[in-house]
Amino acid sequence: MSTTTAQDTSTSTPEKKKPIVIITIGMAGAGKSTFVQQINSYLHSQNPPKPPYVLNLDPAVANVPFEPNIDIRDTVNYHEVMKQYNLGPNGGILTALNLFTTKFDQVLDLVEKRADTVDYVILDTPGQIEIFTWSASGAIITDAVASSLPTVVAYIIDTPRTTAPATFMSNMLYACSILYKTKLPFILVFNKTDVQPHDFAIEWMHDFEKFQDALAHHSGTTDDEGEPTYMNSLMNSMSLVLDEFYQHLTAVGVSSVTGDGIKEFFDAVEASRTEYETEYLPELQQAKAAREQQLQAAKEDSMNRLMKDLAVDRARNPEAAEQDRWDPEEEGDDDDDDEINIIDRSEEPWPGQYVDLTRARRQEDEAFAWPRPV
Ligand SMILES: Nc1nc2c(ncn2[C@@H]2O[C@H](COP(=O)(O)OP(=O)(O)OP(=O)(O)O)[C@@H](O)[C@H]2O)c(=O)[nH]1
Repeated sequence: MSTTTAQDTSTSTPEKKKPIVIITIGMAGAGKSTFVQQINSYLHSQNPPKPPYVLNLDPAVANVPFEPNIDIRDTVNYHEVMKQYNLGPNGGILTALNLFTTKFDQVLDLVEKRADTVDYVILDTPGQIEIFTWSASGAIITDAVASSLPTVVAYIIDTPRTTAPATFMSNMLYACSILYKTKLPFILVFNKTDVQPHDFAIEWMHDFEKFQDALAHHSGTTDDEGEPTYMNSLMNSMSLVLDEFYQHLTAVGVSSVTGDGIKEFFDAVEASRTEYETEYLPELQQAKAAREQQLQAAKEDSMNRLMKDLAVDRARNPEAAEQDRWDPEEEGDDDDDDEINIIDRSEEPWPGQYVDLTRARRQEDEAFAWPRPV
């Protein structure tokens, strides 16, 4: 018989779960920023409110419809980067992200300090998807967060623009490549369902024949003689490959404008936590242990060779070896590790002050600091 009383359960405080990191990616214009704003406001409207910790990683965005806690634009001036390195817009964004990545350990420290008070950490990524998904910086940032906190990738899809079978297929192949690159729990977020419901996409994902049917009836899939075109045959075979891929992911439909489906999105995020813990984490730990073993072996090998060289040097020149002593007085004070230049805006004054998002970029006015919500 259980002896647990109501009082017992009320006094025992369950251990706080680690916050879950949501990395939002998507093609330009898919609605990432609007989606981040919507999930941000959904979390604020919960009872009790669950304000997330938001990071903006897009250095080129003029205005964001939410207030990030950490903003890449506070650290790197994208226009200056373009000027100084003589780069175009995409090179500028990539270089700005690379520069920011060199300070990402500080970002992680700030995020980890908040781990006890927040349930969600949200990352909004640059508009040009490949800058994040196919760059070294994107991989470093993703690996860094995923190795310290449960992480899920939310792939935002512009549903009205993906109703053609060929576009749908391309989008799914892109999602597939990101899934296999990051190996993280993955949620397909069919956005803008207020304009175009996403039922067709779910049907195509679950019923291979329905997709082939749509393919056969879509214009451009047969040639003048009514024979399937090369593209059509290719897509048919691809859809067979994708069948396996669909089983590894969750799909939800949302409208970032009306807020429809946002609750279902968070249900999917919660389910991803288990997937992260049971699938991703053990693999990560195995890879980490193997890397550490390799590193240790390499270190030992270098050390052995160094000691051998030193012994030879000392034997050849015993006088110089005698004078070769470390003098702490000579040490320069060039350690700049303490320099903190990542700004956590959560600490700022003027809580609740109205923010005019239409005003000039803050880089033009260095003294301007954004007010924070309560
Ligand atoms: N109808 C409708 N429009 C949406 C929705 N989500 C975003 N939009 C619109 O889609 C356009 C692009 O949205 P953004 O949030 O700027 O998209 P983004 O992916 O951040 O774009 P980038 O700035 O290129 O990264 C805007 O005009 C939004 O108002 C939605 O759920 N429904």
